[in-house]
Amino acid sequence: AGVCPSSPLQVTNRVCIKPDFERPSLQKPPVDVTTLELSWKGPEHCVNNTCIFFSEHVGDGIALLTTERNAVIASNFPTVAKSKAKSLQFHAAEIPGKGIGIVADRKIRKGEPILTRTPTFMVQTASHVGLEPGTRDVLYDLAVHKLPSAGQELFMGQMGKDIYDKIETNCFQLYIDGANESGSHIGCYPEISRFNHDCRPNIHYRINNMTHTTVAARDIAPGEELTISYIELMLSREERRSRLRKWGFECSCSHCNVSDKEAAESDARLQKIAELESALENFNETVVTADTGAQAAALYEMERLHTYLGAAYTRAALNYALFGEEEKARVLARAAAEALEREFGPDSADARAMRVLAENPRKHWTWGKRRKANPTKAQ
Ligand SMILES: C[S@@+](CC[C@H](N)C(=O)[O-])C[C@H]1O[C@@H](n2cnc3c(N)ncnc32)[C@H](O)[C@@H]1O
Repeated sequence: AGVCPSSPLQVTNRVCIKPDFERPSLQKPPVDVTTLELSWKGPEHCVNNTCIFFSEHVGDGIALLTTERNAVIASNFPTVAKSKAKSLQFHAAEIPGKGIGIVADRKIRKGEPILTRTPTFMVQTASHVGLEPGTRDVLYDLAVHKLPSAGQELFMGQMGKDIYDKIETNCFQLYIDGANESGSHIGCYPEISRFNHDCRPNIHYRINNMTHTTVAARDIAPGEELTISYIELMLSREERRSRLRKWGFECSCSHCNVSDKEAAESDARLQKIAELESALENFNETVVTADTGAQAAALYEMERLHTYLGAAYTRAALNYALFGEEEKARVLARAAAEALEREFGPDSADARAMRVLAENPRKHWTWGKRRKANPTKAQ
């Protein structure tokens, strides 16, 4: 039980698609459209309400297996241009213990965009999970053959023994219709599929509408591997290993390969972060001082959890504001805004909120609230 289909151990109907944890839905409500965009074709080969829709003019070509309503929404999303190999700052290479991965050709600076891609293949989650396997595999084969040859080659080049397995091993959960469950899909981005997992990743990813964007979370040296995380990272080494085994592999990232002593120290730091954050949330908690949020943020930095710094700096900035520490609130709010922009993009509402705080902490709704509640901790 609980073992993903990609695992050699057991086949279940549990979907194991990145990420394996809840992310806030970033999707805007669906655009008000009623017809398939002109360059798209379909519906074809319908089974119940699930049909194939496709277009040669989106990215390297795109094939969808979904309902007509979802296809209409997806076909009207903004798309990105085809791959421009020359502008890439990395190459694919064999990584010991991980198969193929992505390696930087030059120094990549924190915040630099890496890739922006539309999916080559997308299937409604309900169909992926619910269709009878024989029917599903026939539809998958027909859908992939709707792709132009470059798209087919990219898709079939992904790791996995058949199309179903490739989807399970490589693809991402995304929502194209707000929080509506019928809008849940699995999107495959064959170039992104080469990003291996690391428990201390250096790349952020986000999916807006159906566009997948990767951004450097920190400076990356030439020759360094570019990595994302497939799982929640506030977990002990044992818990992380156990989750990744459900993906069918033993994690060989450098953070999992540290000595037992170092792993115990890292686990203890995560535990300490959890304690500090729980105290920050509780207004009756008297151990909290103005610096508690910043202490937690420093532990995130020590842990090299660069992809989590946006939220950590936000908590630290808000806590300084709550204690009426103007300059520190400003500095942390600026750091939070920059980190959140890297994570969620320049239009991020969270980043905007931090810029407002940085502008004038004294006018922020949090100003001095905790100092008043707990005056002895205000100094
Ligand atoms: C999305 S693919 C990544 C690209 C893949 N390495 C390839 O050759 O195409 C995911 C698979 O890569 C391997 N992998 C990714 N991260 C790994 C890690 N940290 N340790 C070991 N294997 C890893 C596993 O086999 C996993 O199922």
